[in-house]
Amino acid sequence: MFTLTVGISVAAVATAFLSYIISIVIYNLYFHPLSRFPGPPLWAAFQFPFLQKMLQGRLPYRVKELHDKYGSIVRISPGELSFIEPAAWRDIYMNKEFLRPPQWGNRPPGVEAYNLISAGVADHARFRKAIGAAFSDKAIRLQEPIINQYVDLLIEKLRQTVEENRDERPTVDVVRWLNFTTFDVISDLGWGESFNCLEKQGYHPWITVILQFQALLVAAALNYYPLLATFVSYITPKSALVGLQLVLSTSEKNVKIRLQRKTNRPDMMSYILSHNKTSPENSMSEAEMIANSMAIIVAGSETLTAALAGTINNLITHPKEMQILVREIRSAFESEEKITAQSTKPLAYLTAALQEGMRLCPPLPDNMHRNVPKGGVVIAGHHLPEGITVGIPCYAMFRSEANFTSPEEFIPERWLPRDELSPYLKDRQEAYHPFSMGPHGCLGQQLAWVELRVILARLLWNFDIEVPEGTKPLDWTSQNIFWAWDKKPANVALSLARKGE
Ligand code: HEM
Repeated sequence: MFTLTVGISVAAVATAFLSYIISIVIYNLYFHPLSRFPGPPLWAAFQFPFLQKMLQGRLPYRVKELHDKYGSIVRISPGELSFIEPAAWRDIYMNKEFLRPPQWGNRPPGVEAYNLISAGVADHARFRKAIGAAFSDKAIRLQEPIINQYVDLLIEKLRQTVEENRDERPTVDVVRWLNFTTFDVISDLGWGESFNCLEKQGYHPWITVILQFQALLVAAALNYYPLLATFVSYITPKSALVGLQLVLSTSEKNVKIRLQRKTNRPDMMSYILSHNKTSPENSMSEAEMIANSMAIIVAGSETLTAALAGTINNLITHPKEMQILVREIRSAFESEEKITAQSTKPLAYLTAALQEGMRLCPPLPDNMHRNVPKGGVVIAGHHLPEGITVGIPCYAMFRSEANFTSPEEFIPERWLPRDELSPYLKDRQEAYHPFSMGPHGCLGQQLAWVELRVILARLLWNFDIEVPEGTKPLDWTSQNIFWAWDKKPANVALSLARKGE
């Protein structure tokens, strides 16, 4: 009798659960406000196919395939649309009311203060005001000697490596060397305290932890199931958070040391402190400085490494384009000292090669998720209700045949001035915003361009860079994407630049 009652109860619970799932599926497929948009039915019915691809590091690739199949607007989960229609850039990212969905704007455990990424509208505007001056043209001019100090060191160390191995052309992993450089620059500009990776030729533990973007995605995936997220946070042992603790304590220590130091160095802290003095009503607290400096150091390092490594990886497999670029750089200057932020700006092919590198290897390739604000909006001509998630995936947007001619090929020429005979006249350049735009657009864009141009120009001034003999270059798209590229080593053969080229 008892067994029968238990059996009936289990069957009743199972039936209720099944009916609940079926009703959700029917709602999502036929009655949801997004049901009129195309996309794979399984993705429209459930969240898990999206999360599964995301956790496998293959989401941006799959989203591109879905755009190829379904068109410029695709429903990639029950509540989310992905756009590769250029008009969507302005409609989504120029509106300050569009915030990141809560799943993506979370603060790590133990962090109370918000940063630029997680803040609401008012705090975000306050942070941009407090930090903005540190990224102005004037500030960047003052910061150039600090940047140069690390580019000098990069070149010196690479020269040493080449000279010590004169007989066999040494192979170096450019990802590693570029990471050393970009992290050294931004830690010095951010905290006044460099990680000294170039000097030590190794990563600081802070970097090793922070580059584990896969963990960030696991946290975001859990956030789609709040009950599960609470359960996991409850059972997570303290030992699993040791790395995070190290990151937080190092960041706190560095900010505190910098705050005690009396200096006029044009680093970011100087600008924030001067803002705090002149606008005490909008000032930034110490906890906010720590949270924001961490965000800036991550945002301003591995993005640059991706852009530079992606461009170099394409150049070594395109000897003609490499030769044009090398000629442009080596004929433009009398000496290496003349290679500066200002003097590299007019080098059209240098800028074009970097743009094309970032088109094929956008440093942030994934969907940049935003929630539609109160009252709903029109995006690319479609009226959408509040609360749904929308976003543009740079990887799919920049490699779409609808937006670019021969989208899978590396063609810097498409970014040079075009006449009416240009085969790239039909490129929709308005589709291309690797730094995004609007209130949450990249704060470090000017600084990024200085580092991109100066580092690439000085590398090619000093070295011939080629595919190592008997090896295949890195297949860039074999890499997983966990929000950013999960970069594999990108090995190149280095030799001192041959004169006359
Ligand atoms: C090639 C290099 C870079 C690329 C392609 C890039 C791209 C981007 C993109 C696409 C966003 C918007 C992300 C989103 O909305 O989810 C962003 C935001 C941001 N970037 Fe960059 N970035 C680069 C370098 C830098 C550098 C050098 C810095 C600073 C030193 C920096 C600081 C930031 C910050 C602070 C944000 C957040 C802005 C906000 O939410 O208000 N980035 N970047």
